[in-house]
Amino acid sequence: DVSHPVEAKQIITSNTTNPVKKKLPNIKILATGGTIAGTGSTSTQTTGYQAGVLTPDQLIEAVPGLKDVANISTEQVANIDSGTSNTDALMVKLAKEVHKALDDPECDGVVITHGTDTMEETAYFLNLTVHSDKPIVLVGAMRPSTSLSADGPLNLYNAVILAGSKEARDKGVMISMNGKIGSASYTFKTNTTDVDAFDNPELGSLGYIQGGKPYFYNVPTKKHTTESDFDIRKITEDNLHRVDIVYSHADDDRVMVDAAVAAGAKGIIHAGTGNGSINEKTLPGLQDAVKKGVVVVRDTRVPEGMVTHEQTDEDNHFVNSGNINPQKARILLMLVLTKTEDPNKIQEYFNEY
Ligand SMILES: NC(=O)C[C@H](N)C(=O)O
Repeated sequence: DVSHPVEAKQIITSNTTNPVKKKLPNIKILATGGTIAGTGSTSTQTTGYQAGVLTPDQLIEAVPGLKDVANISTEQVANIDSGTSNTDALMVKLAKEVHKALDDPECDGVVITHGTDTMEETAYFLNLTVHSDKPIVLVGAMRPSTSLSADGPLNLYNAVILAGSKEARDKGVMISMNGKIGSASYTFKTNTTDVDAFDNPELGSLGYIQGGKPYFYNVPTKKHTTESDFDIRKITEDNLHRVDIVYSHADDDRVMVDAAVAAGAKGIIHAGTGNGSINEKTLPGLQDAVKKGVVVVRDTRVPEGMVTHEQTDEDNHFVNSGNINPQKARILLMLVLTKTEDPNKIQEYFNEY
């Protein structure tokens, strides 16, 4: 067009640099701290560094290309080391923030940056209380941001891609670490320091993220998010009762159980040996706890396999945990106790989640 040479040039330029302009997903990053936001004093310091230092904007700046895959908005919900400072109150606050973010019709998914130490607990809490089929992804790092080969930037890039993908819808809350997509129902921390620190060795992952694309191979079969009986809009931190975990060992006795009851626990998760075995010296403590109205869940300290139902559970009014580990069982029991104290009904929840 001779009469509009400048306009014509602009159209051609924009078409060449951006041939097919794709609509980018809108992703909200809720930052809570952890090693992904941590800093050390040298590039070789990979332990003893400070977690929860960087702001969300600093996290994003470290990821080249992130702005090309999503429109990002951020919010700092906390900036803590999740191993030393995570609380049930913070999980409640975070779940309400996630719900608020996803209620916005413009928001396509949420990424939560989180310390890895208690990531599986926060993930499971969100999985059971946030009602949305939009992707909710937790991500962290095993090396601080200042470290050689820091894993945070690529983990964050993958998490944003996952949260913005259609395939990730209605998969429940996910943990995205080291190129793997884990379900909050199954995944737990399996290594203290390796970058490959999250897995469920027996049940596996939902899939992988490779070359900026998610690939799903499994779906979670346990109840989560949209079909959950628990709803963060109806839960406050004051609704949650104290639930303690008591870890068993050879020559165990009832001292720790009695301590939990004395501390006011409404529930005890017994991390027993093997298939949820209880030491004969501990058993009377747990039976007395039940008589005082405490709910006892028979779980295991063994990372794989499930704790199966036994006739003695009915006689003792104990609940068997199924496949979830003690730290996830604590979250589930806290939520279930907002609904019922009847061990038979509680057993049904433990069978479903
Ligand atoms: N890798 C990590 O994020 C560990 C850290 N202590 C945390 O959970 O906050």
